[in-house]
Amino acid sequence: MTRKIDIFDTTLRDGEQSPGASMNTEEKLVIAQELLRMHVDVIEAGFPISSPGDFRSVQEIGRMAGDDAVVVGLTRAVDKDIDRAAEALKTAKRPRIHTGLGVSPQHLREKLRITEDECVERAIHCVKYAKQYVDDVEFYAEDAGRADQKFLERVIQAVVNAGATVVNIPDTTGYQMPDDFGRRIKGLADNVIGIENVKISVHTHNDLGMATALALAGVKNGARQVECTINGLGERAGNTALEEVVMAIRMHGDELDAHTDVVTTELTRASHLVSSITGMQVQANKAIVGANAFAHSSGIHQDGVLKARDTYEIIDPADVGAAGSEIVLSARSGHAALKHRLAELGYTFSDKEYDEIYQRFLEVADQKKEVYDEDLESIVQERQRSVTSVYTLDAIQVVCGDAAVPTATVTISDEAGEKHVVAVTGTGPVDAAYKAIDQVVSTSCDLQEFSVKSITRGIDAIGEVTVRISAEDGKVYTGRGSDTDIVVSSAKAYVNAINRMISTARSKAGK
Ligand SMILES: CC(=O)SCCNC(=O)CCNC(=O)[C@H](O)C(C)(C)COP(=O)(O)OP(=O)(O)OC[C@H]1O[C@@H](n2cnc3c(N)ncnc32)[C@H](O)[C@@H]1OP(=O)(O)O
Ligand SMILES: CC(C)C(=O)C(=O)O
Repeated sequence: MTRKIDIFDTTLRDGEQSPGASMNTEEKLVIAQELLRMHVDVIEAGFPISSPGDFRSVQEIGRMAGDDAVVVGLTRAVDKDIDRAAEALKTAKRPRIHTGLGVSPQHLREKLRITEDECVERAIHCVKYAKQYVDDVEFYAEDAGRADQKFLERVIQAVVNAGATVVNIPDTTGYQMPDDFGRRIKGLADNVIGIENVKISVHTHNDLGMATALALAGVKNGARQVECTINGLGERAGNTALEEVVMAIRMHGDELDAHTDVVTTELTRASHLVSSITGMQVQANKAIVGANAFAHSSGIHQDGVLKARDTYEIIDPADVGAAGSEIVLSARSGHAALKHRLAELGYTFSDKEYDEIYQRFLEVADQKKEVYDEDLESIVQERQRSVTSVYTLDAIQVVCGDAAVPTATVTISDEAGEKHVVAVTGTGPVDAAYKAIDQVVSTSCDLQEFSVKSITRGIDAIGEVTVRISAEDGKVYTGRGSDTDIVVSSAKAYVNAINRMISTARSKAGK
């Protein structure tokens, strides 16, 4: 059996230190619930002395976690901070006080303005002081990554002797190289007497983009706890991303002699939750949880993945709770991907027809970043017959606002060239527009989905609306419209979907 590595989540403490990511107690509780569902071992819930809100967060998460996780309050090596953390954790079933101070020359000289001897004295004092309140005391040696190794070993020996249960070795400034950091951890494991009875923890930052590599180097060299955050949130460039470290340990567990108890199928959900609560977007190419983590858009990769997923994917998307591998059609796609997508849409063709469709597809793809299903549908329909729009939206005018009854006036031409002008009220401008269009068209459908996204930047962005409607036979049709005015985009998308529905019905009926 490999070593169990405790996952110490600090999204609610260090993660929240990301500029712009602050959370209130209620939001922290929602995230804490997800962390419990994910079976993290330790939740750092906040810094109780920093504000009444953070005090309450630590208190309530401590209550909520029960026996399911250790709950931690952070402090400086200052008595009043420790008193406040102890107070916040009074009702927690598994409380831990996390206390400590800087140990690098920069922190001693510039920030704390104390000598090495004073630092050791304060380290011993803060651990002993916290031990009056709780058995489980974690000591952090802030900026250990830039500390003198001999001095670091002296401090850690002192706090182990003073009763610390966990010793946290942070690379606070993300300065280290993984091999050096690994040697640092090994040095402590080899030289500090009694450290085998204490857990070594690593807490690494991403200033050089190496936070996860540093954490894993720590694990390889004896650390039994990793401090990390969902989506890698944290001070400056962030902390080790929980999802990365958990999946790397899962993938290389034998080599690292390590495993975690994290329920990996919760990783994507946790990422989305944290992103939506903090407003911090996850970059599309973020490992494990980014929107592109399992997306393939170039022909050679698509062909490989379609033959066997593991040609280009080392993780099964289902293992991290992601929707699945995605084939994104673009001008770099080849025949295999196009054929696959058309088959998924229910189309099969002869090789010659595929070749012709592929040439048309490339023309369209060169004009667009991504070729969507509805573009494919339109390419195919173009071939099958000349698609004439049954209805054309000539104009739309709306009246709306909080002092007006939302009203839309639409002008629509039918295929005979007759113009229809209809004005209808609704609950909002889009509802009114759709009701007006419904009055003109000679068919009925249900609106299933409506979404709008900005496809360019700035206040003059083009808004692209996608709608999905279902016909009476249950078949679903997609329509798309774009304009700088999203009411106009909405009406265009709806008319586009209706035209597709009618055209398909006619072609089925052989008209
Ligand atoms: C690496 C990390 O992520 S550490 C965690 C960072 N988190 C936070 O800072 C939490 C939010 N902070 C706060 O709410 C406030 O800064 C408080 C309540 C902690 C302190 O507030 P203030 O008393 O107003 O102090 P202020 O923030 O101005 O300065 C920090 C003081 O703590 C000292 N200090 C910093 N770290 C430590 C430490 N670990 N142990 C002891 N003293 C420390 C500094 O030297 C400075 O002391 P000085 O005023 O004597 O120079
Ligand atoms: C408080 C400590 C653990 C910290 O956040 C750091 O050193 O980065």
